[in-house]
Parts: sequence; structure tokens; C-alpha cells
Amino acid sequence: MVPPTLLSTGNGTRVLPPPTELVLEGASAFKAIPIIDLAEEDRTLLAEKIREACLNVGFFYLKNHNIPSSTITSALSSAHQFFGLPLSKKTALDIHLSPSFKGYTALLGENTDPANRGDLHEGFDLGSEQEQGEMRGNVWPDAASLPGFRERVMEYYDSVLGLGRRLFPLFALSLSLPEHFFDNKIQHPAAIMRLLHYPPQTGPADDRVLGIGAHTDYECFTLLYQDSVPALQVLNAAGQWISAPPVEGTFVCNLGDQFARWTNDVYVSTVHRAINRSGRERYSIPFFFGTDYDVKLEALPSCVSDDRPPRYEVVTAGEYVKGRLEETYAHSK
Ligand SMILES: O=C(O)CCC(=O)C(=O)O
Ligand SMILES: [Fe+2]
Repeated sequence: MVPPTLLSTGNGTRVLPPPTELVLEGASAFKAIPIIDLAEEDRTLLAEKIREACLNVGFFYLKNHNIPSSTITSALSSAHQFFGLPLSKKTALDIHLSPSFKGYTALLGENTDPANRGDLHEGFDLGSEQEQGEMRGNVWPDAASLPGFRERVMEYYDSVLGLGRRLFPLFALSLSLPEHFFDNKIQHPAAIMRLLHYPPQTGPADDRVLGIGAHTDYECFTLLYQDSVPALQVLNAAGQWISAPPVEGTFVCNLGDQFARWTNDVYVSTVHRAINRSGRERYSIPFFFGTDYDVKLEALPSCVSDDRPPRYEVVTAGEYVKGRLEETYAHSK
């Protein structure tokens, strides 16, 4: 683990040293996922805890996130209702019909790990209704089938978007950047949210069919709400799958590949998967927080040093995610 890292400026203010000095090159065989308490009032300490989790694990639970439990319960029950619709109503919204990758993915319709045969979940993807970019364009079940669905789901979307916006200044501090560094890059974020349903997997295990195959996420970070059914596992540097079970009152936050590129691999985008062997239906709601479409993912100044030159070609955030989505859905076209 990383030793205490606070530097004193002599006038009482504390500044975190450049994160490049602390990189362990993915050497962490973590055994558990840390919990970060957003009620912590010392922002430097909070940023330091986030930094440690980002350098070593790439995953953390967030507690005291201030999203009302009624908003969460209502989004979860909307997911139950949506997946309970007749298959024809769901396939009418097939994600393959949408140029912006919004809508329904059937069981085995997605294959997150190319070595696998398809993922054992069904999903419903949606994005911002305000965003003006190329990825705009939600599709919805007709209001008569699911009255209030759109409103309830968008209320949840807006709340989690707000939580994501609160995290960016903390990520900035954790990277020794000015607190408001990301503000002008998340004006119209193309954040994608998914409702997911994992039926229980029974019978003999086929390692090529999992709830969701081993993968990393594409955006900056993901805020995942999982119901009370465990399934999520996170890969540590020793090649062990570490469980990330539901912890009441928390979201799981994990870093994605946009952040790994931006931080020049100083922060880790950790491989994870989900397998539902609980015997119960499982529902989860990942929210993938990417930046504005045109933001260039150029190695951040605090993440480059003589020993650590930029590792990635510069691309825009939007093109990067679009390319990854095209690959994901290509197999089932
Ligand atoms: O449902 C989960 O626990 C994980 C979902 C996930 O990893 C994803 O959708 O990228
Ligand atoms: Fe994921």
C-alpha cells in the first residue's frame, strides 16, 4: 500500500505530491474493495483516500452519497417492470437499430469478453436527454405499457449525474490538479446508463457464458448500483477474483479506460465481471460517466514525467467510447 503522502506547505495547507511518484505499476494484490465516505469534511484527506484506491484497486464503494433511497428504489422497480415486458415489446427497442447505441440488449446479445460466447444479462441503455452530440437519441417503451417509466429513470439518471459531477473535483485534487480542472470538460457529458437484469445461472458452469464477461469499462468512471444479490468480481494483480458484494447504502465506483488513458495509466481501469450464482434474479444499474464528446484524452500534466512519457495516442473522449461500443456490438449485428 502507498505510504502517507501529504506534503505540508508550511502555512497549514496540504498539497498532494505528483501521483507519478506513487505508482506501483499495478502491483497491488488487493483483497478487498475500500469504502470511501463522502461525508468526510477534510477534502484533502478524502482526495488522498480516493487517490490510494485509484492507484491500487481502481474500485471503491461510496457511502453518504446523498442520493435519496426513494430515487434508487423507484429506478430498480422500473428495471423490474421493463424486463417483465413481453419480449416483443423489448426487441422493438433493439439497440442494434439505434445509431447512438440506446435501447434493448437481449440475453446473449452482448459479448463483453471476446473469448466468451455472450453475456447472460439483458440490458436497457439510455443517455442524457440534453446532450447535443452524436450519441444523443434515447428510445423508450410506449407510455401506455409502462406509465412514468421515462420520468423515474431520468430522475435517477440526473441524480447520479449530479453525484458524478461532485466527484470530478475530488479526482482533480487526487491528481494534484486544480480542483476545477475538469469543470469545462463535463458541460454536456455523454454519460450512458444501463438497467441490467441477470437471471440466475444454475447447472454446470460454462466459463464462456457469464453474467458479464471480464472487461474494463470505457469511460472515466462508473457509478454502479447493485441490488442485494452478489455477482460482481474484480481482478487483482495476482490474478485473483475478489468479490465486490453489495454494501447497503453504497454505490460502487470504478475507473474506466478514458481515465487510464488520461492519467497515462497512473490510475488503473480494473478488469471485472459478474456471475449470478445466487439462485435469485439480480438487477444492477451502472452509470458510465464520460466527459464531453470533444474533450481530448491527452495525458494529464501531473501524470507525465521523464520516466513516464505519454503512452497513448491522443483521441477525443467521444470517438474513443464510440469505437469501443462498435466493437462490443459487432458480434451480434
Ligand atoms: O452488474 C454489475 O455488477 C457490473 C456491470 C458492469 O460491469 C458493466 O455493465 O460494465
Ligand atoms: Fe463494467
